[in-house]
Amino acid sequence: MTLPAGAILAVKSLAGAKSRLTGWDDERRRALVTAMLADTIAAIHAAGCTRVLVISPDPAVLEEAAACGAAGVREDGDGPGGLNRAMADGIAAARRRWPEVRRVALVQADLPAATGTQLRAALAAAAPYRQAFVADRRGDGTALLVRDADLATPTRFGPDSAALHRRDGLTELDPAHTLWAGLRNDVDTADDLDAALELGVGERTAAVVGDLPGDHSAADAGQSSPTARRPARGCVMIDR
Ligand SMILES: Nc1nc2c(ncn2[C@@H]2O[C@H](COP(=O)(O)OP(=O)(O)OP(=O)(O)O)[C@@H](O)[C@H]2O)c(=O)[nH]1
Ligand SMILES: C=C(OP(=O)(O)O)C(=O)O
Repeated sequence: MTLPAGAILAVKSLAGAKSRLTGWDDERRRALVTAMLADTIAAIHAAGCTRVLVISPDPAVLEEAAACGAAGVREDGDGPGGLNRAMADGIAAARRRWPEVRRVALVQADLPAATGTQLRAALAAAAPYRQAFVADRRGDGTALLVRDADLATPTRFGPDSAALHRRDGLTELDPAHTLWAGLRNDVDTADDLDAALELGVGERTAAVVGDLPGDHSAADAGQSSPTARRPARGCVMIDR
């Protein structure tokens, strides 16, 4: 039996977000952050998880979350404790909002290539464990952490979080890293974005990257699925 789960995502102020993404002007960088959030939420929904909560100090992020059907929690600011404090506060807020929740999935908000199928499989693989995680594509970060909602121990998101989560005794899912390439592909740098585009990204991210709002090339190309559109730069939008 799958226990009722909630998904939590944390996003810092857009002004300071994705500072390693060089070569992007401020407006497009902000648009990319919210687009990746939207695509990640779409993948979570496609995995069958309907209780999704975003914690952020930024009203524009919370507006995006609401438009995607997620709950929003306003953080006071990018204060001390950063992401791990935000995740702890997000878990507490999710438990207040959805008291039936027994499991929480802490999902990075920059996974535009993740699919519902991958997330569903990872959540199922995590089910036997109190705490389990999926490392990112480089193996040093954490893309997804699943745990019992009532656990009080802090998370270790941040630099080298995968090593810290391993050291704390969390179970690493698919340690050989053969599965779930899209789920593992968090986007911090231009290289990460290129890797995600190779795999295929959600339509919001594809639109920002390709500047293709309202593109109808699928119909022109005779393709059957709107998610198979091929926008500029050759990136392929994934079929969720
Ligand atoms: N709500 C909240 N989210 C945070 C905080 N710190 C980091 N995050 C989010 O956690 C994820 C990873 O954080 P970072 O790698 O520090 O930031 P980033 O914006 O992804 O990239 P850089 O600016 O290049 O470090 C991103 O989704 C951030 O927006 C925080 O203090 N509060
Ligand atoms: C916060 C993390 O990732 P990144 O800094 O790569 O976004 C992490 O992997 O724990």
